[in-house]
Amino acid sequence: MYFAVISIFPEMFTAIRDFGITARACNEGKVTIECINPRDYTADNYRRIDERPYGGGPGMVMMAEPLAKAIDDARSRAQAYGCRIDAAHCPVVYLSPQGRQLDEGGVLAMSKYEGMILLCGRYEGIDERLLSQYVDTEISIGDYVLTGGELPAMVVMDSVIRRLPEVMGDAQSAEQDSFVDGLLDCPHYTKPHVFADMPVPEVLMSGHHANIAKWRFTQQVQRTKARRPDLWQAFRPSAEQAAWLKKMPKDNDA
Ligand SMILES: Nc1nonc1C(=O)NC1CCNCC1
Repeated sequence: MYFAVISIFPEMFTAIRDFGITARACNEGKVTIECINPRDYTADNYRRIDERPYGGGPGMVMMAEPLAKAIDDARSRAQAYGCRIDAAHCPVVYLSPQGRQLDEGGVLAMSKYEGMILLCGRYEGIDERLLSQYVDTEISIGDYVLTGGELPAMVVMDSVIRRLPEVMGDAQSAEQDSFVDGLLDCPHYTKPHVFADMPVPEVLMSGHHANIAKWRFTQQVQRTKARRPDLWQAFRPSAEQAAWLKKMPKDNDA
């Protein structure tokens, strides 16, 4: 999968290109992340990419022209990578609080793209004419305001790369799809067997995989009901999960 990020701070993206699962995916050629700096598409000596807002007011606004040229170049690069350059296969995505809130369903949908061009804003924002002409969709990582779109872009790339079948591996992604989507995660334990006088739950030491799966699902249900009743209301169990839910004590019923 191809990612182009348009940002005046390309150095920030070492955080996902150089560490962990995302770095391994890049090194194995499963993912490509290219950083494109709009300053490279300016004509003046100051490499200017922002100006005062028309109509007055605080702060600066990112100008349309350098971003338009950067997006055009990103599209050429995506095409050279093999992407079909349209909204259905390689959308231009603007990270902004005005966008659709990122969730697991959206991450799964984005993992089907051939590529994505991620536009990272700074300052007060980007000239509206660039957004209306070039942006296919806006995504928000939450209802709060950051200093830049780079961290949201990395959140999107990290979550999408993690969902790519060739990255997660079939077993893990199968587990991810059948038991985790829509519920909070279960507790996890590792060595030592006893920590602070607290032993690992016996069922996890039993080697009985069916009982372990049922225990983990029960934990997910309890946590989701307690912490995220909104997710619990939206949860649609599989046939197997519905059968397990029927056998759970009353306080665990749907
Ligand atoms: N929340 C957000 N989800 O995506 N982007 C977000 C964000 O706060 N962007 C900043 C908004 C102000 N200008 C600089 C970028």
